[in-house]
Amino acid sequence: MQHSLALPLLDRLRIRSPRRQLEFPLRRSGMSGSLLGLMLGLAALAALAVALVPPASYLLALRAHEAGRLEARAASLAHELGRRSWLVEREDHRGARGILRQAAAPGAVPEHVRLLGADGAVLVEVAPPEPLAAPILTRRAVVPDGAAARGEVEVRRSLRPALRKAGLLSLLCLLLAGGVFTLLRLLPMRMLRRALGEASYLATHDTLTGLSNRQAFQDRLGQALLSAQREGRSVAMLIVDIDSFKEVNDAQGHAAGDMLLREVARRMGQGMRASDTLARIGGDEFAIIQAAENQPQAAAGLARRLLALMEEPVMLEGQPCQVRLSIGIALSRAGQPTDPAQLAHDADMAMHQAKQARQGGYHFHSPELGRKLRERRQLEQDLREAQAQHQFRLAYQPLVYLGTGQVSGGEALLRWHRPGHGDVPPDRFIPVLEESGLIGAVSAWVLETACQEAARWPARMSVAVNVSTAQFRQPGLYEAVEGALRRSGLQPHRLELEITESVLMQDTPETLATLRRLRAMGVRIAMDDFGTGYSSLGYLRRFAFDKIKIDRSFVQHMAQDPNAKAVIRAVVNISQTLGIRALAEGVENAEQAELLRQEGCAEVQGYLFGRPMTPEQFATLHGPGQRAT
Ligand SMILES: Nc1nc2c(ncn2[C@@H]2O[C@@H]3COP(=O)(O)O[C@H]4[C@@H](O)[C@H](n5cnc6c(=O)[nH]c(N)nc65)O[C@@H]4COP(=O)(O)O[C@H]3[C@H]2O)c(=O)[nH]1
Repeated sequence: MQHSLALPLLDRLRIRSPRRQLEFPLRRSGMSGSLLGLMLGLAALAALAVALVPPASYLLALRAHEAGRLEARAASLAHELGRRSWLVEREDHRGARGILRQAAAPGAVPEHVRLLGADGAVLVEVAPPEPLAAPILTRRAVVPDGAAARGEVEVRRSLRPALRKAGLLSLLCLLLAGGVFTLLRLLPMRMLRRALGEASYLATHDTLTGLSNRQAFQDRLGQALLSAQREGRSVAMLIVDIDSFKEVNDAQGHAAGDMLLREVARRMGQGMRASDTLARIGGDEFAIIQAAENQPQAAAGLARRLLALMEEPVMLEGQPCQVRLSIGIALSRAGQPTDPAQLAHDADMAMHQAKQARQGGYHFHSPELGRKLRERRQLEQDLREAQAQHQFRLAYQPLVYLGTGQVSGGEALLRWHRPGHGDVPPDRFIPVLEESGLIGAVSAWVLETACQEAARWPARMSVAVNVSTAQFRQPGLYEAVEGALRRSGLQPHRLELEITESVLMQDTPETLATLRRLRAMGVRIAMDDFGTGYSSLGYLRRFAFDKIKIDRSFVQHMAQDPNAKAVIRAVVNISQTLGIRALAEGVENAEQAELLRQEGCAEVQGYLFGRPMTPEQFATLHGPGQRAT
């Protein structure tokens, strides 16, 4: 996946300062600490309740029960004595004692019973053989004698047996409380620990590949840089981007894309040493920290290992997919403080440089590279202004019938005069337009302008317009062509779209569908730079082209190189067999023109017949029968 340099890795990989690196674990442990404290408190409270509430309520209930029974007992004795009031009156203590003794049932709970006179003096006392053990419950009842009170009966009993039972219950409850506490503490602890473990895994890992994620990578990079600084070593940071991952994702779907990422991650893991850190930091971007001794050789070695590990194609749903990596490497200065954000930025710039080579590989960041990338950013900025300020122009180069010398049409070629720099070749700025996303707007302008211009040319002449891969990736190409034709009134067969092999290399159903719709509209499709790709011939089978443009490299060498001449002959033959027109590009001299004529090539283009020129100059070639010189 390509990223704009205007949005460097710095923004995607927000490197935090060492202080912030410490915050996360602290915050995490702080969070779990307070949660654990709360769980502990709740478990203790529940256990306390289980330990105390049942024995205390039992004790209270038992005491109330005992008090009721004692009251009833005192009242019954007082009633009996009242009924026989003469016993008290005659101070017949023996008789009263008999009543009190008789009342005490044998084998019943030991109790201490006293008859008190009206003055409170003890008249009769029946005490158990052993003194009652504390705590003692006492209840009194008045001995009735009509309206007057003759005295009181006092009954006392020990609460010790009830306490003993409550104690036993307490013991049981304590045991139970222990169980409750353990359960409440351990169970949530275990769940919490598991949840925290999972959360911490998710916070530090990429779930698709199982590698460290950006967050964890940031932390480790900061730590690695600090320890390398202490030890006087250098750290290498590598950023690895999978070329054409987007194409796989678009063409074969996300499941295939995921499979590719997992396989690339697995293979990369094989190239790592235990001390290296590999992380996935973005869609198709991986980053590595290598803390080896012998830099930069170690980093270069690692990059080469990674490239070698990708040589074997990855099988995606039965289809082999050749993976190419672009690797950027930046090194920290040994023993010196390094800003992690700067290192990441440098590695990112180097990765983009590797990507520009367009064949996979690795690239070290260097001050020279930094300068080049700054220049490139400036170029992109200037291109934005160029677009806003209408600085682009079109030049037209004549396409000529070799037999008659008549101009068959013109190829529209984009021109930009960069203020302060002069004319910039399209080969230099078109890739920047493509990478910055400006290509859509600029090529829409090219189409519009070329169609408007060609509509003023004689009806036998057509206009050729280049369409790049990036234009096919953006939606709306068909609509742009259709709109340009409608507004200009140019007939569709007079518009020829030149595409290169790279467009068909994408080979997505959408690309072919767009090409077919354009052709169905009547627009002609030409294959540009034929013969320079790997499988130009193969593409002739996939799509019915109207024209083949033989690359100028063959024309340039045909006079000296029999092979180049043989290729031209073969292509002309094939085109004649398939009923496709063939045009030879880059004809610069009469000898080349003559050789091409002998080979039967019908149409040519090149400096011999006319350089790219202004629309006004091109108009001078229009006259009927007008021949290019
Ligand atoms: N040495 C030599 N060169 C010759 C001769 N005859 C023509 N040329 C050059 O060959 C290029 C032909 O265009 P191309 O192959 O489509 O290659 C084009 C095309 O791929 C791209 N390009 C130009 N305009 C556009 C555009 O509007 N859109 C897109 N997408 N690409 C464009 O830029 C490339 C370069 O364009 P130019 O620099 O204008 O270069 C032009 C032209 O000036 C010759 O006899 N000798």
